[in-house]
Amino acid sequence: MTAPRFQRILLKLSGEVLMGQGQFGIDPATCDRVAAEVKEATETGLEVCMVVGGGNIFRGLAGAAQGFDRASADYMGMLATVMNALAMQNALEKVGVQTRVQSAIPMASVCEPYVRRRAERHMEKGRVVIFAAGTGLPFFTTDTTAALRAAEMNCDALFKGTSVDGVYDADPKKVASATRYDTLSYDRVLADNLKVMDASAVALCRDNHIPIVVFNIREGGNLAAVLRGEGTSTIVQTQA
Ligand SMILES: Nc1ncnc2c1ncn2[C@@H]1O[C@H](COP(=O)(O)OP(=O)(O)OP(=O)(O)O)[C@@H](O)[C@H]1O
Ligand SMILES: O=c1ccn([C@@H]2O[C@H](COP(=O)(O)O)[C@@H](O)[C@H]2O)c(=O)[nH]1
Repeated sequence: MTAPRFQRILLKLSGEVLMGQGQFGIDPATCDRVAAEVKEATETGLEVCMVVGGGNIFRGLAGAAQGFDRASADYMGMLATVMNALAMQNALEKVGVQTRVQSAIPMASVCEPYVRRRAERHMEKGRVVIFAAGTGLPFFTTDTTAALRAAEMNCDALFKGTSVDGVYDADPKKVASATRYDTLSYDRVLADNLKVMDASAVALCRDNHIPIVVFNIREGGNLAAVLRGEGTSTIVQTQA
């Protein structure tokens, strides 16, 4: 892989992607494949931290729709992200990548608590830090967590690895004729209510000048390609 365009990135990994071909839960082969791609990226000298979603296990909104109290359901969703973080930690360490999981909900016997300065030190030492349990607060999402941690860790970009290859003018899973953007502004995403990422995450990135790169991480080799500025993706940034 050639030299990276960025020094430090935050990779947001959709929980849904970790299901692989399944309908629920964690597919170890998918974790291994993503881990190999993250390893390849770190070998270029790129510093990587990660936020993992929980949609493959539990989403608070879906739980609330089934009758759970919303805040309790959101805590369940946050705990789901801890499982995914541990799965990715395991996969990364199997291929020799040093990692630390830091949880926004302290759970001392499972992983470190989130401490920004400590996370910073881990990254300086070349470790991949995986931020678990979202923000630790209900009514938020892991997209917002990703934007928040990207700002806190002074990341050059937020890479959203998901199951679509960019931002479309409508949800491509619902509208077959939807058209993908190569680039667009934060304000356009917000004004057109494009749902690939929630509005608070987009606004946080806009206010902190963090470009968002949305790409399909289900496709092998795509992380390396988008890091090189190739492959298919959408870049959300301030437009000239
Ligand atoms: N305008 C749009 N452009 C692209 N994707 C869109 C758009 N509107 C809605 N989506 C949907 O957004 C989803 C991307 O979010 P993703 O599945 O990564 O969810 P998440 O909440 O970030 O992660 P998780 O899977 O952990 O819940 C895609 O599945 C896609 O169908
Ligand atoms: O800060 C946060 C982050 C997440 N949640 C809950 O976790 C699930 C899973 O996260 P996704 O972003 O949907 O993958 C989410 O649905 C929320 O219920 C949270 O409450 N606070």
